Amino acid sequence: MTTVFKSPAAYVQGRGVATEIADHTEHLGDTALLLADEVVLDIVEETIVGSLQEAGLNASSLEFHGEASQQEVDRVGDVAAERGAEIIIGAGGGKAMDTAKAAREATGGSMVSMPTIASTDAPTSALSVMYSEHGEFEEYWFYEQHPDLVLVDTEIIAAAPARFFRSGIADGLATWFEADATNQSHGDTIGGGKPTRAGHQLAQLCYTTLRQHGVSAVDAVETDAVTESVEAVTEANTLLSGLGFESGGLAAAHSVHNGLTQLEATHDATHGEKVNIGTISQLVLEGRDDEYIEDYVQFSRDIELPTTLVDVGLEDPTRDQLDTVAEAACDENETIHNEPFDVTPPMVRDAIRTADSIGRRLSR
Ligand SMILES: NC(=O)c1ccc[n+]([C@@H]2O[C@H](COP(=O)([O-])OP(=O)(O)OC[C@H]3O[C@@H](n4cnc5c(N)ncnc54)[C@H](O)[C@@H]3O)[C@@H](O)[C@H]2O)c1
Ligand SMILES: [Zn+2]
Repeated sequence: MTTVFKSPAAYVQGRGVATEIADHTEHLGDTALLLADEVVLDIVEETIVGSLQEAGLNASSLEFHGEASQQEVDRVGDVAAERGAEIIIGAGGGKAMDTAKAAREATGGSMVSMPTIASTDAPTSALSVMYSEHGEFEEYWFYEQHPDLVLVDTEIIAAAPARFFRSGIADGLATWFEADATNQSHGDTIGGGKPTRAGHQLAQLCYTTLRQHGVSAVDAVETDAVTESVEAVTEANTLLSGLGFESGGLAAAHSVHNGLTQLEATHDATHGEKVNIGTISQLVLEGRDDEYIEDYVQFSRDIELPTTLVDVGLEDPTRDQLDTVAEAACDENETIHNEPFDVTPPMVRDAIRTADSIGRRLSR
């Protein structure tokens, strides 16, 4: 049995570290391309391009169009090649970083993840989640290389809308349940092997960190404050969750998320918000006891994460719609088959319906 643990080469986090980018990228190349959407360029362009130019690098930026799609990857790859970029910096949310990773795969060179929201665990992984131009999940693209650097400025993270921070907590909480299911089933991890003890333990540390610091960290971010709890949760959402899912394994929660993306009504909910419905569904699917599930749902409510289908845009889903979600969640390539028992679409549909019902009862 081969176990595999993989990670980015460097992780740097702290208040104001964006200004130090050149110190951490000097060895990676001389020409850098910053990829970020309009909102994020407004926040980081001056600091990042300015700091790199000051350090003698040739740096420029390119506006990201918002979707991690084949078309966008081709466009960014072409521009990176034209400009001779040796370093591609993806800044913003998961989609910008996933696109930057895919473009680097095409052009070679180095890749830097610079999350400006702690909304997902995308910054650390060696994969991209790919979508159609219309935002439906299509497939995972896997790479040999990880990001060379993950740079997280907690001042920027805390100043961003708290909704993203909450969403990242949901993505991080799921990591533990999914890594533990994969560990029990001796399933394959995303990294391509069996789970290491490191992957499993980091996933657990992610969960305990979020349960211990999540509520006050959200309180802090609501007022744009950086506290030790914000540092702890940012690290959990980004590094611990990233290493935990990639080297610990994914299971039902993310498959339910992927299934939910099939319904357009869910597209306004964030990745993490849909994942939270996936986590509660996974707990139901696994037959956890009432007290355990209710404790999780209550914690979700404490930090204002979705616990019902209405919360992720599904007002009154039909049985057919939920069957579509469940069928997609049970696709043969889905990680739901890392659960330590056989999973079928009717089981998943009924777990989602029950998760919703529990959420509705506890919100009365
Ligand atoms: N590759 C992986 O390992 C992995 C892991 C988890 C999630 N994902 C993917 O990541 C994507 C979800 O990422 P997301 O939730 O970050 O959404 P996203 O990438 O769509 O970004 C959300 C929005 O946040 C805005 N934004 C970014 N920084 C901001 C700031 N500081 N202030 C204000 N607004 C800011 C952006 O303009 C963008 O509109 C999904 O495609 C998901 O599948 C990938
Ligand atoms: Zn995720």
